[in-house]
Amino acid sequence: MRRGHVHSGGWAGGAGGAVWLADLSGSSPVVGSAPCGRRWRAAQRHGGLWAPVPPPPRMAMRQLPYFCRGEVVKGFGRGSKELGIPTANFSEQVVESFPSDIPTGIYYGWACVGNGDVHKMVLSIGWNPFYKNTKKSVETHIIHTFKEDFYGEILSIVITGYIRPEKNFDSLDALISAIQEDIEEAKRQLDLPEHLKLKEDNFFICQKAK
Ligand SMILES: Cc1cc2nc3c(=O)[nH]c(=O)nc-3n(C[C@H](O)[C@H](O)[C@H](O)COP(=O)(O)O)c2cc1C
Ligand SMILES: Nc1ncnc2c1ncn2[C@@H]1O[C@H](COP(=O)(O)OP(=O)(O)O)[C@@H](O)[C@H]1O
Repeated sequence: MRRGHVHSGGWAGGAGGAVWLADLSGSSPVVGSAPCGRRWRAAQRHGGLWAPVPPPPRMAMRQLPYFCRGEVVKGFGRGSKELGIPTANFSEQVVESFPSDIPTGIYYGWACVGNGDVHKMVLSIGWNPFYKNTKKSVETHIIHTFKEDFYGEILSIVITGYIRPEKNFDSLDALISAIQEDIEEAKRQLDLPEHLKLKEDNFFICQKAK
């Protein structure tokens, strides 16, 4: 897979509208966003029942879809070992570059490693209350089985929807179950045309052309 350089600032056409991409420095992250109105679901499938869910923070929805690109760095190594759900972490610089009006929480969207294929993903933004992290992290679980790790590669993501706030849990099993439900919810949502169209966004095509 190709490593490294990410193009500098400029406008990129996208299914969700024009997107400003800003190269934050040297080989690191390119981030950007395109505001796009979205109606929010009033209910969420939950263990076979339809349960009301709190409305998403309005700020989050105004910022979506949100495009972000940066290097994959090491985290605490818990994703694979403790949860069986690996999560690729962005560097501190990318995390700090996230707009403050994208609230912490659990999101879904599309992801691509290097110039590889685009896959569905779920994303956690925040402090992982279960683990009481002291630093904010942005972690992507790509819904795909990779043959090997991809630390140091460039991960490109577009966040298209919000699932829920971050929570604390009574047990590791409860956290794992919640993440598995998030994955199922993401798979369903991403098949909807409004999210599916972002899989083909120029943001990913540009990355492939490099
Ligand atoms: C879809 C998804 C949902 C998550 N939800 C929570 C959550 O509600 N509470 C929490 O403490 N951590 C949550 N996490 C974060 C995990 O705790 C974190 O990915 C794990 O600690 C691995 O971190 P590491 O990659 O730094 O080792 C979530 C992660 C994902 C991918
Ligand atoms: N489907 C996947 N989604 C995310 N990362 C994956 C996936 N498959 C393999 N990986 C690799 O696993 C790493 C994350 O594993 P994890 O145990 O959470 O470690 P860390 O805490 O260092 O992020 C990623 O950085 C990536 O290199």
